[in-house]
Amino acid sequence: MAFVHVKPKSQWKTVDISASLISGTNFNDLIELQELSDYELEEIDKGAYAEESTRKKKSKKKRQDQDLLEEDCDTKSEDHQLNASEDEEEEFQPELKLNVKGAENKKRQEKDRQKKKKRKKKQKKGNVLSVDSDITADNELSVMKTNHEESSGINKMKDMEAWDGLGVPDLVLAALQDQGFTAPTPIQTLTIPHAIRDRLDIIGAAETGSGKTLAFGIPVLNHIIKKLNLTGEKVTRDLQGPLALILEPTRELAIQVMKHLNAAAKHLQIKAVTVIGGMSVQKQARLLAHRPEIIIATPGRLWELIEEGQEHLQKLNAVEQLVVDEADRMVEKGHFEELSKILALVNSDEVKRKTRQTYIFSATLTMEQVQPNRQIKKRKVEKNALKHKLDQLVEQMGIKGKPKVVDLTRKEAVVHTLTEAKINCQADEKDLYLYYLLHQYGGRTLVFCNSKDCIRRLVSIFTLLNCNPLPLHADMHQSQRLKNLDRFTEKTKSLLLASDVAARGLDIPNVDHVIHYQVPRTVENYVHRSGRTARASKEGLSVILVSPEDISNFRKIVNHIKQGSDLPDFPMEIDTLHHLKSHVALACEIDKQEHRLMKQKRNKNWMQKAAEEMDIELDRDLLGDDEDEDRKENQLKQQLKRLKAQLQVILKQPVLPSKFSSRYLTKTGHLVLPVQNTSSSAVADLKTTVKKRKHQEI
Ligand SMILES: Nc1ncnc2c1ncn2[C@@H]1O[C@H](COP(=O)(O)OP(=O)(O)OP(=O)(O)O)[C@@H](O)[C@H]1O
Repeated sequence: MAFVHVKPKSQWKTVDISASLISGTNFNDLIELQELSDYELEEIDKGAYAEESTRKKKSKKKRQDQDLLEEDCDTKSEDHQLNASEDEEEEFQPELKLNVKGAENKKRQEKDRQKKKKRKKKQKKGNVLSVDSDITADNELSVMKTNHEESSGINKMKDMEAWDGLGVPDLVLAALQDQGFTAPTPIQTLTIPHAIRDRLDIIGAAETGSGKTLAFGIPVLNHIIKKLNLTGEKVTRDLQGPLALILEPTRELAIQVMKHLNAAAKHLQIKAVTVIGGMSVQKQARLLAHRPEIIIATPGRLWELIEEGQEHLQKLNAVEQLVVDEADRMVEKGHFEELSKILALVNSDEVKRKTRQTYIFSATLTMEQVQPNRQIKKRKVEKNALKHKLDQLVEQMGIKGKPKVVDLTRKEAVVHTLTEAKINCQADEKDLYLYYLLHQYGGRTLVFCNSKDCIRRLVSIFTLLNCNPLPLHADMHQSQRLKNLDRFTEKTKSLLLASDVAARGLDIPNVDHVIHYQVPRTVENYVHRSGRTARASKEGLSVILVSPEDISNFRKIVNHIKQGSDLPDFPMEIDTLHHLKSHVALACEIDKQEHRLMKQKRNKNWMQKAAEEMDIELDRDLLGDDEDEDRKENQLKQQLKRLKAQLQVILKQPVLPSKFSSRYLTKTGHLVLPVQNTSSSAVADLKTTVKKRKHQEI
């Protein structure tokens, strides 16, 4: 039999075919027809064909093996493999090539199914730590090695040398490598070996975004790994309660810490459960029934479930790893009472307490406490109450002997990649300045307010200004809080209006700007709020809006953080600011009227409801003439509609820089509008201005 090879002498060309030609046929999946009009048929000898065929089979097999090794292979590489096999088939195609989508899809689906099956099989083999595992230290090592070789390639761990000597277990190291964490952060370097090797209690303070979660997370995971392996037989943890308890001040933070730990424990079977308010108690009780090794909790809900007698939580005194994160916040009002009770329960077994390892962490742990103005007088009475509470906490946590204290906080308290600035303005100008910043600079902006009312007002105004604000405060339903956080994270240009519930610990990727719409009440809050940007060595900007009423609080912050030297003024384009004034003024007017309308409605409804409940008839004068009222309400609604339409028209008009003249027409007679410089960054603008100002001073 002769073997021929089609050697193209021209390009494959698409053939135009009428839809009617293929309608009613089985060519539903046909997407294109191509022809090759000029080609040569080359005869090839059987031996060479057989050789070629074997080579291809081998390479296909090799690729399949490769698929097996690449557990988490990404779509890109899958695409590449699919393309490769297409090329292969192309060589032996006849003159007409049909690109049949359905066949391709089927092929892809079949391949995916095979891959999934193989991956599942491999995962079963690869999970070295399971609740019922009988793995000894020796065979764990060998399984780990295989696992490592298979999943990451034998040489890949070489990039992780910076972690050498810290005692991080290999399976955790592999997970860190997957996340691209090739080197430990300073707080991790200085705490992990003392926790793992020396089994010391740790008190750690380091700037925001410096990786404190893994500084305690890795030793906690290490302890659990060792504990399970050392047992070497079916683990009887059912009777012992959780192995680790991590206490967090906010629900979001607890969820985030769980995500971080899950990512670090992705090659292990360690169960972590969050016990937090705002979520279903029943669901949490169900999860606790699975007896997780790690519990990450906010004190309120944890205490509630303890009091309800939840079985797994009755063994809290057997906890072997105890973490109080954001410790200085935990000792504040609202948490301390429940925290004290929880700690008393945890420490109720003196023998277990002695072998327990304890971690206390925060970015502002060692910061001298500065009280807000109204508390200064009180401070004389309860002198340094917070410091006292912190000492009390250290005592209550049952810290034994000498803990390892690592304090990496800078004198400035904020991270060095953070650029700070201020805007001096009147209280009623803050909306305008905030709008200016949002208008001029894209990116992800997190705005902090001191009260929920302030957030509600800003949500209304900035929705009218098409800024799509997302609120986040303690009065919101928990699921909505989490949804808004997700939405804020999903988009590259987004706006979150938050209370201090979002100030601590939240690790939202790439927040470009933090704006303090209201000056925070404490220096610590300023540090934590600002710390939501400029995380993990990235740059970030914090701008604080200061009105005359804020001056004294602002001074306190600056004196503490900048040792008296002032923050630079954020540079503004006055013409642009002037132009934006009308937008904000109109939005504020609409908001005011909407608010009035709503209040009227609420009052009326309330009076009617109260009258119904008391079974009395209300005087018409009290409710106002119904017809007259309705007419006024309709008028107001119409007016609001008009104002909103007017605002939308204004918002569509371009904001032109001062030097722009509409007299310059292009050849086509159309006015060319200058392109707004969206690429300029707020940090860059500020740095340039500061440099210029310094130059002028010289
Ligand atoms: N070794 C590392 N290499 C690279 N990135 C890391 C490393 N360790 C942690 N990170 C990342 O750095 C970011 C900040 O870490 P983390 O949230 O633990 O900071 P933090 O110090 O607890 O901050 P805060 O005081 O605000 O709570 C996270 O996105 C985390 O995944």
